[in-house]
Amino acid sequence: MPESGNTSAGENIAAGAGRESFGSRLGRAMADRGPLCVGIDPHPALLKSWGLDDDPAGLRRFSLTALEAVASLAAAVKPQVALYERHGSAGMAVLEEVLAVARDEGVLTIADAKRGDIGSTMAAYADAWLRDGSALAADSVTLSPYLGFESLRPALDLAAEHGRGVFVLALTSNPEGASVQHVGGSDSVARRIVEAAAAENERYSGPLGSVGLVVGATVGTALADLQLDLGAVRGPILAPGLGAQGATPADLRRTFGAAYPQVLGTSSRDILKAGPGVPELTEAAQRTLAGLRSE
Ligand SMILES: O=C(O)c1cc(=O)[nH]c(=O)n1[C@@H]1O[C@H](COP(=O)(O)O)[C@@H](O)[C@H]1O
Repeated sequence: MPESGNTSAGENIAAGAGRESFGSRLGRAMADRGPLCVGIDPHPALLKSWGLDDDPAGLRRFSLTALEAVASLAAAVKPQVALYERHGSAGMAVLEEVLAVARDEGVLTIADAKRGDIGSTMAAYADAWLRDGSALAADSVTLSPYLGFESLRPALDLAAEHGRGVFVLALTSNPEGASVQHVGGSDSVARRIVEAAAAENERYSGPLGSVGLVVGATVGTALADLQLDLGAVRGPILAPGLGAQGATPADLRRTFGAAYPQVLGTSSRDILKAGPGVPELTEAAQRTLAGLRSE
């Protein structure tokens, strides 16, 4: 059971809590299954192409079909929260079910919520996504650090206490991201995030800490240009941008170089467009996984 009480960076909370950390669980899943996360993004256009209505019943059928197809082969699945939120409370109930089914199926979850707020509000977001017993509890959640990395403290600490993890945006896959994240050149905004994540992972033992970063598969030479060393982070790197945003597995290897073993490639639309058939979805995910594994 998790320990309660305040925590601070530097403590080995994962070990202290007597439960396996998220970083360790994800590392094991990546070693066993390979470095693929499948995004579950029920876009209206995809629902339509699957012959489903853009309503909570369609959303549920879409999500559970995608899960059925990939739960035994992906290291993680990443439901995109916005696409559940747009259906209101019924959509969020579907998301709760998706997270519960993924847990039962034994696949790790990354709730793609991109939360970030002042600390007191952040504590409520952490409570929603990272607390044992919360209806929306996932294995990890994506966070936005643009109110300051330290504003994420409640989520960093609750994740550590409960054996869960976070992925903090560092270099996003969209072209507009550079206008904020590259500012500062060799002392860039992105560098501050990378260094803060590295410091945070010192509280974890083992090869991978539980504080991951998001770095797009599409960022090209940005890591070299900004002189960023992702190996020093000792955390998982979630890399979106494969397929629908134009990046290939070969781009991923080129972009991340020596840090590639930490990289969890994630693809949503490029796999989901193969539906609604479960075998076709499984095959599309297997194809992406094979690309990520090949030398
Ligand atoms: O945090 C994310 O997952 C994320 C960060 C980022 O920099 N870029 C990015 O595309 N994403 C998410 O990853 C998914 C990408 O979807 P596809 O482009 O369809 O593979 C979407 O749910 C995005 O919100």
